Amino acid sequence: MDLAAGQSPVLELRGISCAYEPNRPAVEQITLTVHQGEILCLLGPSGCGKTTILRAIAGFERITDGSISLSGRLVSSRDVMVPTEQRHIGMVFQEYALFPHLRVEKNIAFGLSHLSRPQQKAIVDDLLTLTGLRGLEHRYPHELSGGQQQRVALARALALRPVLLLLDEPFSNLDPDMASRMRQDLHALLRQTKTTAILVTHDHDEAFSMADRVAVLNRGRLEQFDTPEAIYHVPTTPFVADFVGQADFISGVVTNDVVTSEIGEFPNTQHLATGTSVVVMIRPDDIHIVPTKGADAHILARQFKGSENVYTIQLPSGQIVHSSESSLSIYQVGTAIALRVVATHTVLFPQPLESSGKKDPGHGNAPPP
Ligand SMILES: Nc1ncnc2c1ncn2[C@@H]1O[C@H](COP(=O)(O)OP(=O)(O)OP(=O)(O)O)[C@@H](O)[C@H]1O
Repeated sequence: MDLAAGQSPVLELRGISCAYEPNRPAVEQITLTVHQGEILCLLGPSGCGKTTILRAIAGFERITDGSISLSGRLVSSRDVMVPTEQRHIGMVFQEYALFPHLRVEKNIAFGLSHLSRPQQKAIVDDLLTLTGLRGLEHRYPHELSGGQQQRVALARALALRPVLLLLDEPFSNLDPDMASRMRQDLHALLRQTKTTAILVTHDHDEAFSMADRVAVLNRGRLEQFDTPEAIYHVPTTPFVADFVGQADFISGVVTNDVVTSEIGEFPNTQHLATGTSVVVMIRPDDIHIVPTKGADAHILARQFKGSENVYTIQLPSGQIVHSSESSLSIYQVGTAIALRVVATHTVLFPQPLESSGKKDPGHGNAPPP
């Protein structure tokens, strides 16, 4: 679905920077747009600047450079700072920040005092149904589960019909099952209400399942801004490749317009000159194993993950790669194997690989320098 076609953006960030201390920017030169009805995820490791960007959009944080426009109106620049209450933004945080002394229906109606009682009731009724809270309207927050409290926080934010809804790690206080259900429900609710939303998360699965587009951040900078599929299959930096899923990096060299590596040949997608040293990024789902007597590669370990087995494989050079097989494909550690590489996209990076600031040092597998 091309949500952007023919529409001006609801939100436009142009080269924004923010600093909490002089000359130490927390985020730098961020440019991105969000269109009507679109769900954007800001994804990145702790401290990369996700919350700072959200706070700048909400008008809690000044920007030191660039501009922020909402529905075509300039709301932040070095000289302009439109107050939060004039931005018509809804917010849902990790802590649901409900009013403990107010029942569910009053919490939802909290910002609606400018409307008549019947108008308030109509909106609250609608939202109770939409968020699945019907029957709980007379309870106090402490009489609700975490998931139900989060729904009240959502309903309260949506009651004001914000032009943009900001969600800061909204599922982080929920257990995994509840978080997964809430993700699906939230996605359906945002679509149903045609709400434009920005969701902050450090969980790539969450970003992929929720977002139309994902902005991957690293150390205050935007590394890639694209669809979830492009971010996963065609990452533009080693950091993104490694942060959004398991990735192995295999040395190769361009010869006769193909990249030759220890696990086979790949297209020279970047048209690099013969002799250029590169690194090929491979995902476990690109590699399949075929037990083969006398083969040089062998299985070092198997990790059962329920729906798949992830095998750690050692190549003759000592390089480690990973292969994802079905949950029923079980091979013993030590089995000699041949590799079948079926990469739908070839992703090449310059050699040597730049430092990727990995989230987990044991996670990927960079080649030796
Ligand atoms: N009030 C503050 N004063 C000084 N530095 C701050 C302040 N808030 C955040 N920072 C710094 O700004 C940078 C970005 O922080 P931010 O909270 O935006 O990151 P984040 O990606 O949201 O992290 P997390 O996922 O841990 O919430 C970090 O280096 C952080 O230490």
